[in-house]
Formats: sequence, C-alpha cells, structure tokens
Amino acid sequence: MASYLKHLTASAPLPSFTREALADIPIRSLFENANVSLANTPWYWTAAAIIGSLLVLEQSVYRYKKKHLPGSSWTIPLIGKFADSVNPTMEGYMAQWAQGALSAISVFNIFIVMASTNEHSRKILNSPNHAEPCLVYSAKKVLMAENWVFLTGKEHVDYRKVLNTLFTRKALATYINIMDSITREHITEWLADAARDPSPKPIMMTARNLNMETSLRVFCGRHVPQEGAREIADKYWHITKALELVNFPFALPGTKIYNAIQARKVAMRWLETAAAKAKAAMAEGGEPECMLEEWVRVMEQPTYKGRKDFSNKEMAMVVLSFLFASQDAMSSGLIYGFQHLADSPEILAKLREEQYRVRGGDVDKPMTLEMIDEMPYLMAFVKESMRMKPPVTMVPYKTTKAFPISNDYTVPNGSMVIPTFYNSLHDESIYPKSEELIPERWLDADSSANANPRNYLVFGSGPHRCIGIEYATMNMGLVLALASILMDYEHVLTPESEKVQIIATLFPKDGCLLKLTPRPRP
Ligand code: HEM
Repeated sequence: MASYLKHLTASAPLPSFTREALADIPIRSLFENANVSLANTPWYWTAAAIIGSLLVLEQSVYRYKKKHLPGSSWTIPLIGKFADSVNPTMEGYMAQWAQGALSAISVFNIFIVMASTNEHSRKILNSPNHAEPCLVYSAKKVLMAENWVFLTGKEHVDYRKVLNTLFTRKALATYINIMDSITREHITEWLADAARDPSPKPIMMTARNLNMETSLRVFCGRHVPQEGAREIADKYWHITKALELVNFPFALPGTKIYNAIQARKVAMRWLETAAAKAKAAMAEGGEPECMLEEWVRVMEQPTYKGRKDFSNKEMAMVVLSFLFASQDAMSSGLIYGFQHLADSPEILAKLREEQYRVRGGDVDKPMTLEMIDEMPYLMAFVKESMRMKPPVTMVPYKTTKAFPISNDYTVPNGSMVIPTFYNSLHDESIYPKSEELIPERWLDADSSANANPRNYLVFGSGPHRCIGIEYATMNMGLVLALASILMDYEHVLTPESEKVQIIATLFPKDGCLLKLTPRPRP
C-alpha cells in the first residue's frame, strides 16, 4: 500500500481526463494548481490530497452526468444513497418518482436514472440498442454467468424462440393438471392445519411453498423426488434474499450471496438430474408430463428448426432462471390476490358465482384451459389485482451506449437506467378511480384500460417481456378460484396490512393474516 501511494506523488499532474471533467464543476479553483510540484510534501498530505481530489471528482462526475435532472445536487461520498436502498420503502420510491419524469441518484458510484412515466419506461424497455437488462449485481454469481438470462441481442432472441415453445397452449394444457392437483393438496393441508389451530396465520410462506412446489412439478414433473423438492424449497429463501436490489457484494462465508450460491448448487444438482431423467423418459416414448419432457419432445419434431444440443446443465439453468423469475413475483401476486379478495366481499361473491356456474356446481371438477376461457371475471380480477399492487415495480437496465432518452437529456453510457411501472398502472386518465379495485374495467372492451395496453407494464415490455405471463396468470387464477370455492377466508387486519414490504417484489408487511375454514359445498 505504501509503495502504491509512493507512486502517486502529488508532483504528478492530474490526468487530462480528470482535469477536463473538473473544468465543468463549480469547485474548479481547488484544481487549478493541481499540477504544481509537491515533491517535498509529507506522504500523508499527498495521500490526503489524493483522497480529497477523488472525493471532489466523485461529486463533479455525478453533477456532470446528472445535468439538470432532479435529484440531490450532491452524493454521499462512496456509498451514495446506499442506506435508502438497503431498506427500500414504497414511500421512498414514490417520493423519487414524484421528483420528475426522470430523476438521478447514485449508489456506490453507480449513476442511476429513474424513469417514472410510461413513455420513458417503455422507451428503456424497447431500446435494445441502447440499454439491456442488468440484473442485480449478485445475480450472475447466483444464477451463473453462463445462464441464458444474461444473453442479449440476437443470441437472446434465438434462445428465447426455443423457450417460447414451452409456453404454448398445448404445453399449458399439460401443466394445468399438475397445478390443479397440487393446489388441492395444499388447500387440504392448510385446512387441516387450521382445524388443529384456528388462529389467523400469515399466508406469506404458505403461498410461497405452494408456488414452489407447483413450479417444480410443472417444470420437472416426477423427475425431482419429494426429498429434492423439499430441499430446494427450504434453501430457496437464501436465493431470494441475495437478489435484493442492494447487497454486500462479496461472497464471503455467512453473507447472503454466499448462502445463495450454496443453495443454487443444491438446486442445480437436482435439476441437472431431472433433465437427464426427462431425456431418458422421452426416449422410452410416452406423452410429456412436464416442461422438461415437453422441451425434449419439441426438439424431436420434424418441424423444429432450433438448436437440439441442450446439455443437462443448460436445461437445469433454464429451470433455475424460471424458478428465480417466477417464485417471488408469483408469490407477491398471489398473496395480494388473497388480500384483495378477502377485503372485497362483493368481488369475491362474483368470482364464486362464476366458478359455480362454469363448474355446474361441481367443486371437485379439475380445472382445464377451456374452463378458464369461460371465467373472464376470474382473469379480470387477477389482472386488476396486479395493476393495484404490481409484484415487480421496476427492472434495472444498464446503458450500453449514450442513450438519448428525451429531447433534453442523454443518459451516459454505463449508467443504470430504471423503468418503473407503478405510475403507469395508477394513471388516473387510463384507470379512472385508479386506487380502487375494479375488475370490471377489463371486461368492457371499450374501456380506457383495454384501449391502452401500453400502460399495463406488470410484465414489462419489449424483447425481455416476461416469458411466463400465461403460466403465471393461469396459476394465480387457478389457486384463487379453488381457494374461493373450497375455503372461507377472513383477513385479520393489522396496522401493517396496508403497508408494503419490498423483498425484491411487493408484499403486505404483516404477511396477510388469514383465518381459514372449510366452505360448505353449494
Ligand atoms: C406474477 C408473476 C410474474 C410477474 C409480475 C413477472 C414480471 C416480469 C417482469 C416485469 C419481467 C421483466 C420484463 C422486461 O424487462 O421487460 C420479467 C421477465 C422474465 N420473467 Fe416474469 N413475471 C412473473 C412470472 C414469471 C414466471 C412464472 C416465469 C417462468 C415460468 C417468468 C419468467 C421470466 C423470465 C425468464 C424473464 C426474463 C425474460 C427475458 O429476459 O427474455 N416470470 N417478468
């Protein structure tokens, strides 16, 4: 360290880049004489001068990049708004969005432009030549750098074409049987638990566990044994915690990232084995019963033109990416779905009426895609519930070149640029009474909600738009429908029920306390 500092004597002139950058800043006088020789100055003054210069440089670069955008006119040295991002709150985000269509912040010297309007958010999502998704820093370590989710441009488009075949209507028809039976098993367990202890309980983990088992079975079928499914579900929480927007960046033992990497290793072992077993099962013939088998079968078809040489590891990484992308968002959507229904008895009554009508009163009838087609109210509710509380409120992107995002502002290359969805989804001109839950707005073909699909950014937009939309909405609809005809559920309100907790996605702060009882059959 000492020798390093020795080389950095203040007798050296500041690099020209630095001088140019500093020329723009109001504290210029500090640097005007920066190239005077200080050869006789003690090293600690030299070090102090360098540190001081770097701190001033940090401020000036921030102000240079920020230009006229709203946002603090200076940034906290080194860490910036780190403290705010450790415990993000909806109120904090809303205050940021209220600053303007575009606003600036800096965290750990990463310059960030936040977009709060529909126009700017869509522009970011639909400008692949200027910006690409940048999952949180830890994501590459946790999901592995070679995972397809980190592909961009043509490579991404080609890979995604293959994966789109896993979400066709034919494939979804296979998955819905799995969803139906697993959901019924879980509801039976929930009711058995409630019979043993009728006190209200948060459904936070209950819903997460259901989603995890459903997804694992949909993706891997019988190829992940019960023991593996339990182990993945138990460890998965570590992955969720490591993927928060801001985290300690090094994978030292005991840190969230370290724990998440260990959890991923366990999951990958089971998922790779599942991919191998799915290939073997399809080689023996038979109809696909899960996504991995569907994938193998699609590749065998004569009409299939894409890649065929997917290794077990690659297939496992895709499943891992789906688990990662689905688990938190779908759980958030489901938990708010329960909360919204329990708090809106009129809506719940309409949803139940539709269920009994389409099922002819038979609550044991397994759900099919054709039945879902006849349940517009259910699906309108799911859509509206996520409009009110979008599970994902923002997705970080990074600029790959200078990005002229508006007439008077260009986001510098290498910045983070964040499209946000909340304002789009609560725009009073598109969604009148936007703070009210009104599923009917989606049932009227001429409503402003339906006339402006561009505003519905719950699943993003552009080349990286969510691949699992149909699967996610269908699963949420199915769970809420079955829960509503098989159970009565009462939401026990607490002072935290309306407060939002952000764990990557949004959740009610009290975890949504529900009191469950079996519902008499019609
Ligand atoms: C309610 C549930 C869900 C919500 C709200 C949601 C939301 C999102 C959003 C906002 C994005 C970013 C889009 C963009 O950058 O434009 C995304 C991407 C993605 N989602 Fe979802 N998602 C959900 C469920 C799922 C499920 C169930 C799966 C998998 C089966 C999934 C897989 C993915 C993948 C793989 C991507 C990245 C796509 C790409 O880069 O091409 N998501 N999702």
